Amino acid sequence: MDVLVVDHPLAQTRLTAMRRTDTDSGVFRSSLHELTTMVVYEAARLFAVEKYPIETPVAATEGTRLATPPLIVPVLRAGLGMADAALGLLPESSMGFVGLARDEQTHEPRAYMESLPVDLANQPVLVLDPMLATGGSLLHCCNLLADRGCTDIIICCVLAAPEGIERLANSGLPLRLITASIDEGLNEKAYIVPGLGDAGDRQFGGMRRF
Ligand SMILES: O=P(O)(O)OC[C@H]1O[C@H](OP(=O)(O)OP(=O)(O)O)[C@H](O)[C@@H]1O
Ligand SMILES: O=c1cc[nH]c(=O)[nH]1
Ligand SMILES: [Mg+2]
Repeated sequence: MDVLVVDHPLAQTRLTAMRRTDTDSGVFRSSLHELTTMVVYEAARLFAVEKYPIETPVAATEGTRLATPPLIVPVLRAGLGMADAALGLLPESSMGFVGLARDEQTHEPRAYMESLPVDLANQPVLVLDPMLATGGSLLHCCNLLADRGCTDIIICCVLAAPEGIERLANSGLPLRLITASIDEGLNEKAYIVPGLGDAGDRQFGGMRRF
């Protein structure tokens, strides 16, 4: 699996704001929004483009457009905070949704929502989730996409743990990963270390949905 780390200084300053305990939820959300713009900008290098004829006020020439704009799929809740920035860069894209909540004991994802096109053959997909920890959640999401025929999945994260990267790489799925950092690993509660805590709670508060 190809893995790209976005190590641009401006990406790293936003990531630093997100990591800090004393960052409030408003700054956390705006930092995630800005960082997502940078991560998706880098991810977009992987998109196929095509040329087409255009007219400038001076001459006929060739323009460039995305061959097939990707379907954007945020993984709820935390991926919601990346959705607006991604759609801002890709206004011609459509959006699907997958809702997953990790069980605090088993660390396995529990699915509570799935809103995706039936057929994803010939449709690139851009998956958004700030956190790749054990990899269980993103693996579940990407299996849903592959079951619909998707053969081109690009995942945009903020933090990735080596354990999660290995799990995705060993899945045999057609995945590529863009992240702002590969952290040290997971603690006993399967949180990323040094990490940033719970990306959903830090954006939206600690109240669970259930
Ligand atoms: O790689 P994993 O071990 O599966 O962990 C990562 C998942 O955990 C977080 O979601 P969470 O389950 O906390 O739901 P939330 O976004 O609603 O907070 C995060 O947004 C990922 O989806
Ligand atoms: O560190 C982690 C791991 C899973 N989910 C999060 O939100 N943070
Ligand atoms: Mg959470």
